[in-house]
Amino acid sequence: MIEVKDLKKSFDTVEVLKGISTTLESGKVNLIIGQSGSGKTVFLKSLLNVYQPTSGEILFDGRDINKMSRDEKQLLRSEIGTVFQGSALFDSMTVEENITFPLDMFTNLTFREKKRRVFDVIGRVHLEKANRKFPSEISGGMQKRVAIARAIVNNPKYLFCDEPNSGLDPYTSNIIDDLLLEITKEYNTTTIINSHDMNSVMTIGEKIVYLRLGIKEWEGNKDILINAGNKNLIDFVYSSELFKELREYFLETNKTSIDNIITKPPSNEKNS
Ligand SMILES: Nc1ncnc2c1ncn2[C@@H]1O[C@H](COP(=O)(O)OP(=O)(O)OP(=O)(O)O)[C@@H](O)[C@H]1O
Repeated sequence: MIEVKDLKKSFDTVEVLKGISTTLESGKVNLIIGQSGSGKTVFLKSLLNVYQPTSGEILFDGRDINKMSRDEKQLLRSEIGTVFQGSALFDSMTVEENITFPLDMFTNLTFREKKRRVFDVIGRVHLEKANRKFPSEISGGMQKRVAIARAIVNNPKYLFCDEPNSGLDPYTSNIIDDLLLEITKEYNTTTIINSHDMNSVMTIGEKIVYLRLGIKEWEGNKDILINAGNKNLIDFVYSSELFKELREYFLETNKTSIDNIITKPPSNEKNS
């Protein structure tokens, strides 16, 4: 669990985050949503200590990041997995080597132990047949799964994903969403995802934090989103005609979640 208390971040005289308080829960997918420029990336980078907050507190399971010693910060870093936009894989390394990289960096595991862990997560993201390939030889969806495998290979407590679906088609995005949800449950991670993808919001948004102009305007989950009273949020989430109609359908039929009406693709279709 990550508790954020009155987090503020300014660059020079411009205040980008204007006092955000929220709790990002463990074993849940926590989505940070909001218009472009609302402060999502600055929020994520402040949690990751890439940016030093101007004020406020960030507690990782009770541990205040601003009061940590160097060693404690190093330990925290080893507990965090990240999936960045564009996957950020090493082009000259195979899938297996990419996934092994954090173990080489952060652990003293033996060769055999590393092989075992890498083998496990490769299976977990269904990439058994691609382990000797290079990133340029696999699809964007597969690259994203390599990035996820690399992020979870060190059993992180906290998993940060910045726009994990960017550049992916809707079908592959669904597979990535399902994978992130499954991993969150299996490993009980506190998963934080910056997202623009309204499909993700409605399918895996177990906790949703809506930012607007650096302020948290609303928080809740996908099931109460439909009845949210915040007009900015409703206009943002249901901005497309399709989603507007879907909302009307939800309201007319008293359904609260997309889970009730969507049939998922068979789970053996994992090759995207
Ligand atoms: N390093 C920086 N220095 C100065 N201003 C910054 C910096 N990083 C972000 N900003 C400003 O902070 C505001 C919020 O930016 P941020 O990147 O967090 O938005 P976002 O919600 O992630 O947008 P998007 O969805 O387009 O990625 C913007 O006005 C941006 O110009």
